[in-house]
Amino acid sequence: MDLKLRYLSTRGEAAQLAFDDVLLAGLATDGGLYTPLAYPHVSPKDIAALAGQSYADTAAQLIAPFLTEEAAREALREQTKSAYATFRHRAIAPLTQIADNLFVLELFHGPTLAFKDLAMQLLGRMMNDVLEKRNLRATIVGATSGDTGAAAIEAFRGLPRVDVFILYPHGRVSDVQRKQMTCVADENIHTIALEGTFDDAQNILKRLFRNQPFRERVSLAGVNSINWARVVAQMVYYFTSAVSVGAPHRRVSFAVPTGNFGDVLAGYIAKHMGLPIERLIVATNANDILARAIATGRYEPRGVTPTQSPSMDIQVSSNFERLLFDATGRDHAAIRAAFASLEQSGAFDIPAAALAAIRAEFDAASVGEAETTDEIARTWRDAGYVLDPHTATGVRAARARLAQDPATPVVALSTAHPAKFPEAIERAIGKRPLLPESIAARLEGPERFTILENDEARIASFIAERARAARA
Ligand SMILES: Cc1ncc(COP(=O)(O)O)c(C=O)c1O
Ligand SMILES: N[C@@H](CCOP(=O)(O)O)C(=O)O
Repeated sequence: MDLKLRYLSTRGEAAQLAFDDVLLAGLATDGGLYTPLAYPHVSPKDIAALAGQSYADTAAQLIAPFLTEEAAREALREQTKSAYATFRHRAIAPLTQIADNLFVLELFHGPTLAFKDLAMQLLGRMMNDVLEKRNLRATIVGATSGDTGAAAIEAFRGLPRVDVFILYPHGRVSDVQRKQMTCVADENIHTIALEGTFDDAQNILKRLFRNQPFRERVSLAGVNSINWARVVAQMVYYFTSAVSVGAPHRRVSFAVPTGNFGDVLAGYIAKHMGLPIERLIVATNANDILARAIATGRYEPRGVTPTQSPSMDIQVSSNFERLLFDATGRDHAAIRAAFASLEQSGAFDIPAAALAAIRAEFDAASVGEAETTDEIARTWRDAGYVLDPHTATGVRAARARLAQDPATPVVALSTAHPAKFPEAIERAIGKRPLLPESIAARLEGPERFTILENDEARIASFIAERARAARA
């Protein structure tokens, strides 16, 4: 076996693992997030050579250096080919220009109409192949504010080696998002409407990972962006879109609608692999913890406010831990101290040098409800283009960046199809966008879900019972 890149936990108290083990592990046993020992480098010549390649080939080429075992690298080209064959657009992630130097990167042409498909379709294939190779089963538990859950269900439904339990905040996702998760007949899919917020769901998920007996009993695995494979697969579209607007010969900025910080972290990884990114712009909605943290240096969650961009109604942004790890010079003790403080006193202060390092690469903006509606209306009026409300926060932040630096192109990530949020669109432009027919037809069956209270023990026993029954 040819062992290459390995992974360490941000908290430094868990074993270092190979990629395939990270794929199945989810959260590290010390509560930290796995991250590679180093980021592979891509030269300007190799970046230039990506022009004209298919998305699947580009993904295989860029992801391969992150894999540890030669056999996994060999399987990758087939996995990317099959994953991206499920998309409705030949380009997979096409770019549309909506103003001078302002581009929208459409990441919603996959089977569930959100950017999550770009990573989840591949992750599903990679995970299934490892489970088959090792003759194992897994219980996947995921927390969702609307889109990860649908993408995970689509990627794993019907697979005999996995049971999937998705926790979503009851009453806090759009009707389309809910039906994508609940109108599913496959018996290996279990959808739980949690009486709480996304943060409550993610908190329970992380506690389940830290419950070693439970973790072992059900063979717990995770497909949220705590799983490194999610982040690395999301890195690919930063390269494809930057090349389309002139990289490596031209620098590019990205505006990213942000909640759990996985997507913008993928941009940061692309930059550290060698992609010439000028600025990474974090766009939040009214749930502005990231904008506040970057402006003030204090990371302090507040209560979640429901907005028209519900997938970003998040206050505890999981992947910020990976950024902080790098920004502190990979100081495990600093990370442990920060997250102990968050648990005990509900906040932490970002060390000054780390804050300076973050500010050197990231801008952040919080975009309120009225501005979001105004941006959807403006882009429709000026460019005849319909933005979903999450994307609108990114486009608004991108316009602010262009006002300061009109010469550097900005790519705004379009993270969801507007038809997932028809009420918000109708409010802004007076008409409802239509779902693609093949998707609308799948939302008509009976809904299957269980409402559970926000209680870790109750959720754990529900999952353990159902997982046991599935294995009997
Ligand atoms: C449509 C949409 N936009 C933006 C985000 C935020 O992405 P991230 O959590 O990776 O920051 C999400 C949720 O992840 C989402 O579903
Ligand atoms: N917005 C997400 C929240 C979970 O994010 P993830 O990237 O960590 O899976 C969602 O739609 O569920």
